[in-house]
Amino acid sequence: MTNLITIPTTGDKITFIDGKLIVPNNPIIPFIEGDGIGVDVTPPMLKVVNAAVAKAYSGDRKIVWLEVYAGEKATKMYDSETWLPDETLAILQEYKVSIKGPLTTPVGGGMSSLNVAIRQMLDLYVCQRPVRWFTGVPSPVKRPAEVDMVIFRENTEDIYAGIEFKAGSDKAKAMIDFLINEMGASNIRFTENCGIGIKPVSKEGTQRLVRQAIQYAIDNDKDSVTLVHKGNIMKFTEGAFKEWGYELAREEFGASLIDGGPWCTLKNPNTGRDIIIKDVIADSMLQQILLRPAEYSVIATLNLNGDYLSDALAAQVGGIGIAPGANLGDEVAVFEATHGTAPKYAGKNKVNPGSVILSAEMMLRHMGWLDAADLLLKGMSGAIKAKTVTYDFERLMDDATLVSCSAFGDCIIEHM
Ligand SMILES: NC(=O)C1=CN([C@@H]2O[C@H](COP(=O)(O)OP(=O)(O)OC[C@H]3O[C@@H](n4cnc5c(N)ncnc54)[C@H](OP(=O)(O)O)[C@@H]3O)[C@@H](O)[C@H]2O)C=CC1
Ligand SMILES: O=C(O)CCC(=O)C(=O)O
Ligand SMILES: [Mg+2]
Repeated sequence: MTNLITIPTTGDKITFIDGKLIVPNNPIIPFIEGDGIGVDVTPPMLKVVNAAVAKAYSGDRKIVWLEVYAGEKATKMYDSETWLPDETLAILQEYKVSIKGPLTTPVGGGMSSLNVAIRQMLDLYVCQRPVRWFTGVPSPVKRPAEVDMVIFRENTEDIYAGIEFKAGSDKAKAMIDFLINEMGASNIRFTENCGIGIKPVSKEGTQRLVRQAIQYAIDNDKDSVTLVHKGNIMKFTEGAFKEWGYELAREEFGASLIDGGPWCTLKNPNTGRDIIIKDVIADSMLQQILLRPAEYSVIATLNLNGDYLSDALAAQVGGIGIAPGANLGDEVAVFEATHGTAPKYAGKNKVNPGSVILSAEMMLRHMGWLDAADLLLKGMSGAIKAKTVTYDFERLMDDATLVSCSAFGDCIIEHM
């Protein structure tokens, strides 16, 4: 395949040595602009991050950005079939920390989603999505400040893995024959025109995710980790997720049962405070987050539940226009907005760039550049308090000033 990516002649690689991320003062950080509103939100993100870094470190530190291609832009640059070039994946792997805009999934292509493909190919098994309220953000609920949760969504398995067979295809027919004749399945309601989806959920995949969630609760002094699942119906996938999660809490973190279990508790080794490990069934969780959000802190869940929960929770604190996220593996991290490509707004300089900007804030924190991350947050809070906001907030706020996507980025910089 053609190589179209130009590696900068300045800057140094971020490396991972002896379990630690080593970040030079001039790190090369790859970014994918993204499809749809990617052209709108990514340039302000780069500008805001550069401004925060310049202000925090007075020129001693500077990011050297490296554009890499995926999605529609890749099909224009390489060829119409190339949505995810090999060199893009290789660079995301090699440079350790990167950030991306939203990507469209090719219709009828060989993969269920480019985003899912990136997560699977780089084994970014944690999708971490913090949800908190910024003072002044319009919300549909009465007490948005009570929402302060961090979702740990398993990012490589579940029905999201993309193992599906189209109704009527030879493969679907073969699967149905196999299920009926070899596996004794008697509950496929209509066998003729029936699509099949497979939901892999493993002990290893579950426990590495739950391990990160509990470790996060320890490191950040959180008081609970909630396993969210639909184990009453899907016993050997979602139910097993719950069991394996509890087992890990007991066996690796020394949690002890509360009143005979299955809830259990462990002492935070850093603070001595209790961390409760509990579980909630997924449908019930969707009402709990609305009615009793203060009772939840860290959430560990499967891929599809996490997808639903993260958009629902984002809505409670102002919408997916400001909901950030990170895809994390053991060495590699790719930060990305929670929202998609919002095609109807593409190129209109209208949408909220807050989601990818707050994803960049997570990235700066991941790199240990805390002063720059704090400045970025200060700028975001300041712009919102001043009521200079994009259409999504302006339509719900009294006396707000409507600004464009790029102008909101500039407002953040003014308030740093
Ligand atoms: N990680 C990724 O790259 C993701 C990619 N996708 C892909 O994106 C495409 C479109 O998906 P769709 O379901 O429409 O979801 P989107 O998230 O793209 O958009 C849904 C709605 O959310 C609101 N919204 C989204 N982004 C913003 C923003 N930055 N600022 C303000 N409001 C925003 C808009 O609401 P309103 O109309 O009320 O203004 C928009 O119409 C699909 O191909 C999907 O697969 C989806 C999710 C994640
Ligand atoms: O990859 C996609 O198209 C959708 C992914 C998604 O909705 C998410 O990760 O939240
Ligand atoms: Mg989603």
